[in-house]
Amino acid sequence: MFSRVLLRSLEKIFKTTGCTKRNYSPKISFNKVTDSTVKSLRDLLGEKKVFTEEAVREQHSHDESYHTSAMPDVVVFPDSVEYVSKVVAFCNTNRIPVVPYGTGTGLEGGVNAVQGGVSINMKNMDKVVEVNGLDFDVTVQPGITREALNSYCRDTGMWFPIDPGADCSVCGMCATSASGTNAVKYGTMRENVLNLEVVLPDGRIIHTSGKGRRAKKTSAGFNMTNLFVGSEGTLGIITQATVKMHGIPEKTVVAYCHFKKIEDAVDTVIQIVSSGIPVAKCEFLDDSAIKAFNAYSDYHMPVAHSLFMEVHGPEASVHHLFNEITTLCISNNGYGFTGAEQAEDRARLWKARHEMLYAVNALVPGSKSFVTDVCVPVTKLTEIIVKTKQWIDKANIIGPIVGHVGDGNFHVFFPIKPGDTTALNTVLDISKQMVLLSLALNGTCTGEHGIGLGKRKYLLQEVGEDGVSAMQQVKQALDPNGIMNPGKIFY
Ligand SMILES: Cc1cc2c(cc1C)N(C[C@H](O)[C@H](O)[C@H](O)COP(=O)(O)OP(=O)(O)OC[C@H]1O[C@@H](n3cnc4c(N)ncnc43)[C@H](O)[C@@H]1O)c1[nH]c(=O)[nH]c(=O)c1N2
Ligand SMILES: CCCCCCC(=O)C(=O)O
Ligand SMILES: [Mn+2]
Repeated sequence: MFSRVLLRSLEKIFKTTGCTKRNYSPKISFNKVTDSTVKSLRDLLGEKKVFTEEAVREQHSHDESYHTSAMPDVVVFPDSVEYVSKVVAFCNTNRIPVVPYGTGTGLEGGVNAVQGGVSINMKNMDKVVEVNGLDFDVTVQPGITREALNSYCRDTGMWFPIDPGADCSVCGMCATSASGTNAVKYGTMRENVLNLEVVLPDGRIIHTSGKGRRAKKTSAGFNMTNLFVGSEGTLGIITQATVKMHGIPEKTVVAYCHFKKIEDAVDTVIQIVSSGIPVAKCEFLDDSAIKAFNAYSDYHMPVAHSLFMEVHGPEASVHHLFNEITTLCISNNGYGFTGAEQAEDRARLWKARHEMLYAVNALVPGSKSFVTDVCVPVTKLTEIIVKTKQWIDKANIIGPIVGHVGDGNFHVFFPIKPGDTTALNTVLDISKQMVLLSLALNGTCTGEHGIGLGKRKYLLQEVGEDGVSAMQQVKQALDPNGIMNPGKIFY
């Protein structure tokens, strides 16, 4: 049923655009990178910022996902926006693909240079440009990582809470609209970016909210900032970001609790969120995830579906929230409710949560995990998680379920041995079922990892034919030569 609707929509698009079935974007042909291209880049940037060595290209050919690597022809390391602008303008004139590279921790093949070209690594632009403590905002260069930003700001009493686990670049996070564990209270990158400096494909440098502006709200024209948040390097290169900061909470308490029935655990989340309890983190780990977690991180939790939660705020309110959460967990048959206030205990728990990937991979030595990412309205969460668990059990494969359930967002980690195509096909099938169910429940095919390469096939179904063609018109207007990260988001 779904696939027939999808096919009909695709056929319509092919008819109106004259594109092929495999590629519903007009086919763009790029020029090859030659010795003379490399020489020109060296003339622009200097000898030491341009690399063609295989080891460097290989490192820039993939992210942390399962997608097949694809090497750029050359990798450059600019150290100023002017250099970025010169390189991009040069590539535009010469019809050469440009692939922005942050720290390569993405999970949908965003940095893989599927058409070759120039990979632009932002790591040499990693400074804090401005700190406005009283306004709770900072302006940073693209390559600074979120942990480096937090270390820099520690003494200001502010922190940047968006936490995807990996220590990725702040502008890579803008580009993927990253989120993670704290989004349920602090929002995702979409809610936390005030202004971006962007190098457009023709080399122009724009400030999406106007140069230097950092007002908390604006009604001045289109929201260009959020056009670039989540654009995955397909519209331009983000060379500076002004982001919101938050006060370091006076008090932080974590709690975890276990459930025999998966429905009880997820229903508790729905009740916590719908009763307006402002949890800062609300993570679900199913029994299989807890098994991996215990083995890898030396915890001894009951092997049961579990919630890990955190509350932030002034002392009195934190204790009040903690009591409310305890009551809800217990009323849904939760057991083993445990709280922790000490910074070391909290850090140990969240470190172990963030290491789930490695914990799951350790279950199947030599494996690499395929990770899914869907997000539904919170009230639909029980239905989709229960169904997902049934699909995993029926397929008789290992697939721990882990999620930022306070937002309705969850993942399955499937450890797969290289070359095990049977397992990969089973996993691809479950992943597809999850996406289709998520869409049917008015959710999305990706809550936080982006479209990249792996979710392109679902975009049409998610936003519709006119939605995709409007996105493509924006792309065409800003990047008429299609040089920016070709092959991502759209086919
Ligand atoms: C162990 C682990 C755990 C997680 C995650 C990864 C890993 C390895 N992630 C995914 C990842 O950390 C996230 O997508 C980051 O935002 C990627 O940032 P990088 O700097 O690594 O971008 P990376 O270099 O991987 O690039 C990602 C995309 O952004 C583009 N890009 C990068 N820098 C750009 C710039 N300056 N301008 C324009 N485009 C640019 C690239 O072209 C690419 O398309 C995640 N994510 C999440 O949201 N929630 C989570 O819970 C997790 N958890
Ligand atoms: C390479 C797989 C990394 C998995 C991280 C998934 C994730 O988003 C999480 O919350 O954990
Ligand atoms: Mn996640």
